[in-house]
Amino acid sequence: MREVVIVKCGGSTAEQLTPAFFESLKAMKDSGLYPIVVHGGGPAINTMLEKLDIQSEFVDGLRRTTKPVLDTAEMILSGKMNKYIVSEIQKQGQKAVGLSGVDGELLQAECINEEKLGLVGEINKVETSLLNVLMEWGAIPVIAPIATDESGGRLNVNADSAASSIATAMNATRLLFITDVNGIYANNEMISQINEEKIEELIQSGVIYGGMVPKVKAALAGLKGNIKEVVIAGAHGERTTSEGFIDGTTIVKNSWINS
Ligand SMILES: Nc1ncnc2c1ncn2[C@@H]1O[C@H](COP(=O)(O)OP(=O)(O)O)[C@@H](O)[C@H]1O
Ligand SMILES: CC(=O)N[C@@H](CCC(=O)OP(=O)(O)O)C(=O)O
Repeated sequence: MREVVIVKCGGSTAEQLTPAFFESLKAMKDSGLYPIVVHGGGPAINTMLEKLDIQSEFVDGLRRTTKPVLDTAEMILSGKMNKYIVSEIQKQGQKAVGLSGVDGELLQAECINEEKLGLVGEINKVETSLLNVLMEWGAIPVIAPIATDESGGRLNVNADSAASSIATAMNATRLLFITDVNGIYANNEMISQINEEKIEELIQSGVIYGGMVPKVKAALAGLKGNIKEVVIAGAHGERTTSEGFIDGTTIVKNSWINS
């Protein structure tokens, strides 16, 4: 059975992705796994929106997306971020193909709530055969989270939720969120393992806030699929296994631990 690993790379880490991160993708491939990279680009989108003097705001962790905001997000995600990651992987001597959810209708989505969020989508179908073709060719697919809707329009999708939808559709066994912190922290200490109940408690008490909220929600959604393990880790995690996995906070199903 082919083991697919989804590696979501946060926009917060984009400027700081080290050779170690790209080596970890190579290590995954060398050990027979099939990594797929899904990336964000939130901070770079913010910078470009400011430069262009386009207003945007976040509602429940999602960017309210008008048409000019969508055009800017697509320019940064499908252009700058996607090609940066593809070229860095290629520098490692690996094959990589970058695409957004628009290409080959890879990510199909429906608008969540146009009045509240504008052009923001939730994925309802992934064209998995396209990813299979690329992986058969030996490439690491690198995916930007812009999706297409049923009338061929484009929608902005949160990258954490895109990663989780792709993980479920591809029957992935592992989902890894690489971000700018080494894991989930509480009382200045990193939590090594956490379940849904404890996550809810930490959201309620405000210990988990901001961009970490959609991330843990996407992680929990991922656990409902075939996935054995969801990990939130830093690009500079303290320990990387021979298979290329970086240490961080492991999110487990409620029944797996007693807390
Ligand atoms: N309990 C927590 N532990 C660690 N980070 C947290 C926590 N709660 C909120 N955060 C914030 O979440 C951020 C990561 O989310 P985000 O900025 O959206 O990253 P990305 O761009 O990688 O998706 C961290 O930089 C931190 O500020
Ligand atoms: C709808 C929505 O919020 N889309 C995100 C897509 C990029 C993203 O998710 O990037 P990070 O992983 O860096 O957060 C946005 O426009 O910022």
